[in-house]
Amino acid sequence: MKTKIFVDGQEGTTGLQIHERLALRPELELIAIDPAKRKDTAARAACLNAADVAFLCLPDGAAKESAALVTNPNTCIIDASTAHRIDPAWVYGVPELGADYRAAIRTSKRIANPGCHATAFALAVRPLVQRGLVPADFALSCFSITGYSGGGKKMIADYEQTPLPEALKSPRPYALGLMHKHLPEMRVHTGLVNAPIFSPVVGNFYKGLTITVALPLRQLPVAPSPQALHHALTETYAGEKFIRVLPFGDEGVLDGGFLDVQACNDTNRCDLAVFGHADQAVVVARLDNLGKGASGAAIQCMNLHLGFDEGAGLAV
Ligand SMILES: NC(=O)C1=CN([C@@H]2O[C@H](COP(=O)(O)OP(=O)(O)OC[C@H]3O[C@@H](n4cnc5c(N)ncnc54)[C@H](OP(=O)(O)O)[C@@H]3O)[C@@H](O)[C@H]2O)C=CC1
Ligand SMILES: CC(=O)N[C@@H](CCC(=O)OP(=O)(O)O)C(=O)O
Repeated sequence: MKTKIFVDGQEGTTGLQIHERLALRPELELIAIDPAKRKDTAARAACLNAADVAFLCLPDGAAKESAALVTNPNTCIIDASTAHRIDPAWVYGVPELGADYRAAIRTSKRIANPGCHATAFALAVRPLVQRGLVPADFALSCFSITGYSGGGKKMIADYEQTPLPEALKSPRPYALGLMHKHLPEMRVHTGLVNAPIFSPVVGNFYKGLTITVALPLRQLPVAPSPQALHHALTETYAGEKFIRVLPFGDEGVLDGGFLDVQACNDTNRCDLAVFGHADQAVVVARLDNLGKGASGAAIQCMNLHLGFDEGAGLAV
């Protein structure tokens, strides 16, 4: 019998991508909902409870509502929204954060898919905190550059209107109230005591994301060298198919001094890079916000949970 999958919110940006990717997998059967009933509670409940894995690709409120509709103990929910990412009853869907994360994704029926900025931040910072290179109570700051698809259907429509308003042609800093919705997960899943100061910037390109974390090395108790940070990341992620630690420094990493924000697009890969000198370093993480930052991560978790090859259907 084929494994049954339901995507709640399959007409949204993330849902559509998950649906398209899974439709190519003959071992899976996608449960279809009558398009006219896609927001009907009873119709959704029936589909959710018939599924082995149900993806929630909905706004937070609707995701909570859908999760509450699931009564079948065999249904595994993979929620792409922000609703459950620091809920201890849910597993955070980044297997590379540690053996405990990967093991829990295999067994838990409740998996919270991480945010795109938060995935990149946690992959860059957690190993440094765990190894004592960055103290857990250190005040970190970082900025992110992201494509506009991260803002879902509404932001995509804003950026794809003609004529494009002048203000949208240049990068736009946002979340300047310093209360971005990813801050709680950025704290919890790195082991930091306090969330970082986080400034995201959205640009006039569809997808791709880098987050840059500043590290004033002499202010860190062990004053690590940039090479020591690079070594820690390389050791941590050895053998991880979807994490690539780039060579130290700019050789072969930068193009004429510039870093390509879109170089992980259409993959499920996260690249990590370290730059700097004796006093200062930056750690940069790069991913496709719709790939490892959204639908790719969700499919990776589904693969793990169902016992398929973890990378099935995902580009490196
Ligand atoms: N875009 C991204 O990069 C990422 C997004 N996410 C998360 O995934 C979730 C979905 O985001 P995204 O795909 O970008 O959002 P979109 O706005 O593109 O899509 C959301 C979809 O949910 C549907 N919807 C809204 N309310 C309900 C409801 N009550 N019942 C059923 N369907 C409903 C919408 O319907 P309609 O078409 O009628 O509007 C729409 O199709 C969000 O929680 C987001 O935080 C996660 C990782 C990355
Ligand atoms: C450009 C843009 O607006 N991006 C979104 C993040 C999108 C994402 O991947 O995260 P979620 O899963 O939490 O939605 C933001 O910064 O709020």
